[in-house]
Amino acid sequence: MIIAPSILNADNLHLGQQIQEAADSGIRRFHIDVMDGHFVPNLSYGPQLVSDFKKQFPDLTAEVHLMSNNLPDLLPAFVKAGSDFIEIHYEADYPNLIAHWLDYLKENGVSCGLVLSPDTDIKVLERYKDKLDQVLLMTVYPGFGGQKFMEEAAARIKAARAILPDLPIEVDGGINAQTAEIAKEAGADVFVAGSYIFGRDSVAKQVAELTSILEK
Ligand SMILES: O=C(CO)[C@H](O)[C@H](O)COP(=O)(O)O
Ligand SMILES: [Fe+2]
Repeated sequence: MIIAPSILNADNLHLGQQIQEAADSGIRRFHIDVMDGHFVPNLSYGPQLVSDFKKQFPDLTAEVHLMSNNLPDLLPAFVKAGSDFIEIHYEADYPNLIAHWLDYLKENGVSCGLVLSPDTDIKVLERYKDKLDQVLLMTVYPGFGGQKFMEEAAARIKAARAILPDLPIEVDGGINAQTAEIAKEAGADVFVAGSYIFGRDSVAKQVAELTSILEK
């Protein structure tokens, strides 16, 4: 079980301190939500944040969740910035180019993931299963932190697990102590949590709480 906190809801002016606090509590992977103001109606980080992250925390994993259609420009930039994982949306490009971009990431030594938004048919995973290091199932509509976990997510996780018995399945959106347990039971093993980790008083306390639930 892996917890990958999303820094989207962290305090931007104290980001390094908050990442350090989570790392001191055992976190090794951070989820960086890249939003382009077009594929989703919100704007967030660019490649500079990833290179700053890797410079300050070379031993921690930078996982980029790329919410953009502009793969030709942004993928090389995020590869160059030192991303360890890059996850692209199935919905973000013409389907016949997805395989090409997954291969491009592999050739450049970056682990790759395919992201499925809530309305996308889980069966599309059949086509890409041999190319993927991980799958990311959105449990909210992409664009904003702090949304509610969608009830139908459990059935989608089970369907993905049936197609991908051995691949890490990550869930993203509305993960908290209760919903993490639902997602885990359904077959998820990587958990993105944003507002639950960074939106409350103590990062250490939130990490400890989620860790103990997932270790049960
Ligand atoms: O991809 C995302 C939104 O598009 C975020 O990773 C996600 O929403 C995390 O935030 P929270 O845990 O607060 O829901
Ligand atoms: Fe995300």
